[in-house]
Amino acid sequence: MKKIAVLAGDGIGPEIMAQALKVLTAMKLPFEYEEALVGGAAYAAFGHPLPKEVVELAKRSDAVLFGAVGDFKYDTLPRHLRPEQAILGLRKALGLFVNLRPAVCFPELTAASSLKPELVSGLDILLVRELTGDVYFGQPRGKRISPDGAEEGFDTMRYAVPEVERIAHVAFKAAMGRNKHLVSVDKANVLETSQVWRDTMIRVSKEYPEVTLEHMYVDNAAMQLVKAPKKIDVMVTGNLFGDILSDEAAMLTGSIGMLASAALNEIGQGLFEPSHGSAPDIAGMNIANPLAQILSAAMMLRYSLGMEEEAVRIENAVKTVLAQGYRTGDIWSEGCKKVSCSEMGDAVVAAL
Ligand SMILES: NC(=O)C1=CN([C@@H]2O[C@H](COP(=O)(O)OP(=O)(O)OC[C@H]3O[C@@H](n4cnc5c(N)ncnc54)[C@H](O)[C@@H]3O)[C@@H](O)[C@H]2O)C=CC1
Ligand SMILES: CC(C)CC(=O)C(=O)O
Ligand SMILES: [Mg+2]
Repeated sequence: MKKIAVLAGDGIGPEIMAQALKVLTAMKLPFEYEEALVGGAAYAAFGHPLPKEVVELAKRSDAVLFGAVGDFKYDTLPRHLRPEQAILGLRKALGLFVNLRPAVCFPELTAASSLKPELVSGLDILLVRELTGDVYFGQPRGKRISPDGAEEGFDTMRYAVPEVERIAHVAFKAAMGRNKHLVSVDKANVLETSQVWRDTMIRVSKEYPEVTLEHMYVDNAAMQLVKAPKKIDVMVTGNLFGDILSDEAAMLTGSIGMLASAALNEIGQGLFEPSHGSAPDIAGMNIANPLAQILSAAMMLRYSLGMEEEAVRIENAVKTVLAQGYRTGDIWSEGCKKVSCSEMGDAVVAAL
């Protein structure tokens, strides 16, 4: 019996998680689910966004299915108590340095994309984001008084060569299994951290002579993603740039509510979550798109549990409901059937 830690979190987290669990339960998989509070919900109940019992639960589970955390009402808390520390803390505690964010535009959703259909039809980008380094984790950070007496905030952007090497190998291997073209995104024209990133990518590329390595500055990458996204196959980048570019890539697929993700460590343990946040603006309304959460459950079956066939079964069910015309509000277009979050979950179960 595999153990799955279920951490729904805040905002729309519990609504979309309920749909993913509905799908997994309908498949009668040999799983034991253990739910726990994280984020704002855990702070409200226990005074901490990531109680140590939750870290222990995540560590002893075969996989973690995560919803989303965050609520603007907690924005004034000291940083270490804010809901977002739950997801950052889990990534660090489990060593989840790989973040796979596939941006795939299903043919039925080309009309929902913010770009012209011909630019996105057939789009299939794999964004490989480094997840435990960079300015999100660099020390020192904090507030201080500058030499001229002004209060200032500061963070440290940093990457050590071994951190870049291990994500580079993941990206090159992914490129080997796809079109053998890897775009590495940095800001090496300005940042020393990015120069280390670029030099390391070039060195590692020698071990993958079949892969063409292309470097792109992040500002240009942001532009190319909306100018000619289909020219990109696998894109590798650091934590900060990957966070931003994956939200941009999400919109090419129709909605951020479509973008699943897998966060993996060296030993194949994983945390699976939609790429979006807790969407407080639509929380509690049963209108959120649960497909990114459901597709994250499929990634969990594939990457952490070795259940490729079952993963494909979920992905095919999602394709079926889209072909049947079911759409939540974020991906709705003329002529389609608008459904709620829970109705979308029901439709996926029916299509399994
Ligand atoms: N991994 C995580 O848990 C993440 C948490 N956050 C947190 O989430 C909170 C809200 O952040 P925002 O910047 O507003 O980002 P967000 O991703 O939560 O929402 C951005 C926009 O996308 C929409 N949206 C997001 N997911 C959707 C879905 N499944 N279906 C339909 N529409 C959807 C929202 O309604 C909103 O208009 C903040 O506290 C933030 O820190 C943000 C990103 C990741
Ligand atoms: C809330 C942040 C910690 C993370 C984020 O935006 C993301 O991973 O996409
Ligand atoms: Mg983000």
